[in-house]
Amino acid sequence: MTRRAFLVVLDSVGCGGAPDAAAFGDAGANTLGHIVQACAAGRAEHGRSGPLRTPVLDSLGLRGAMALAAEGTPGGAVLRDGALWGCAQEVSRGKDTPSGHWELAGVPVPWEWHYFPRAVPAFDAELTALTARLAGTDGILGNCHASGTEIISRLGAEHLRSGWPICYTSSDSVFQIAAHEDAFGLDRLHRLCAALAPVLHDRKVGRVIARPFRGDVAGGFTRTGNRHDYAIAPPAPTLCDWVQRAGRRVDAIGKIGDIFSGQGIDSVVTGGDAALMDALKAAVVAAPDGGLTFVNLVEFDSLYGHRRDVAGYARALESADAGLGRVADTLRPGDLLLVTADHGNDPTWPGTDHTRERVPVLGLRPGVQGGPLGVRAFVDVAASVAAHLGVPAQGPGRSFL
Ligand SMILES: O=P(O)(O)O[C@H]1O[C@H](CO)[C@@H](O)[C@H]1O
Ligand SMILES: [Mn+2]
Ligand SMILES: [Mn+2]
Repeated sequence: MTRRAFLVVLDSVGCGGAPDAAAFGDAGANTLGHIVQACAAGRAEHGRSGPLRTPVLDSLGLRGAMALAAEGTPGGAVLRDGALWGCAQEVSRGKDTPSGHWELAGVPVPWEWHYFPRAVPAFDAELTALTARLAGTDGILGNCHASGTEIISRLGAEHLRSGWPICYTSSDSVFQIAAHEDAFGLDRLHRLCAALAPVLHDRKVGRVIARPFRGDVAGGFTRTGNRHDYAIAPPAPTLCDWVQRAGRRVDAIGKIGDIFSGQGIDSVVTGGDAALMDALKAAVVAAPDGGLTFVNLVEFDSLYGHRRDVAGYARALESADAGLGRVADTLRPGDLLLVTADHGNDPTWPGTDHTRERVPVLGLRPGVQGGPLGVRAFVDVAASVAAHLGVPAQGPGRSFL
């Protein structure tokens, strides 16, 4: 029998209940729980209507996972044969994408990330001067915590006038640079970020992110798809390396390549979530025996969670659910599908940042007995994928299979 694994991270689709949420100012945050409530109360009607409809995720045990994570009431969905459901909680100190993914891939983050203070200026004089020098400008704009869409509408005009890059951060360990693709130059922005990355990585800043945008004062400014993350490399070999070193293929779909700095990855497909879901459907048909397909769908987070758009988030969940239905129906005996998340981003929560939450862990193995997984560690996801594929696991995880 062939053995393949499909690991799908729904970026930011948390389910509340993290025991350490209060330490992050997130006690009570619950991305899925609050979206379900808002839909049921008719508060998420924009472009959709009624209760949140996720029949496929429900058939994998989503409602049970939500109840387990945040002590809610389990829904009455009929589970598919072979469904595995539970939730997981993170130990890394960051509620960011790299921390979540590395830990899901078996490697908790051993260091404290550097975060920039919620002050103006957010960046010290040395970093500010270095950025301006590398950009070839007399200064930088922003220098604060901000939401990326808000800051380009606020400072886009000044950026076009002065040519200075717009630098900002968030509650994540990130240094983000927004610049106009034509006026500043896309290549120049990417080179600037690449030059700054090693300096910031030395300071344990997780990512330098290029945030190109286009547009003008009259029509407004919009970010383009040419975002690029310059991420610090994981501190130890991850699931991707374990699988690759065992001579197997690791195919990345979405941001996975960036998140793991390309380590342990054989191929990368990027694009919007709809295209990525198509790539996943194609992978379920074509992935080789023994291989891992590792997927990140980011739009829940980037388009809806950070923008606090509840209806948009609900629509994205409903559309991913439909795609996952095709995937689940196409799986073959010997396949493992795992669907999980890297952190929360509750669209009903104050602010625009991620939220510390437990995440659902939903699995499907056609033809194999399923059941509840309980509350697991993030690292158990990696251990389980490794066990399924029959490759040696490293690190602290325990397989739940
Ligand atoms: O508001 P935007 O620019 O989307 O930034 C968000 O995206 C960053 C990286 O994914 C996060 O740290 C968050 O701040
Ligand atoms: Mn994320
Ligand atoms: Mn995010």
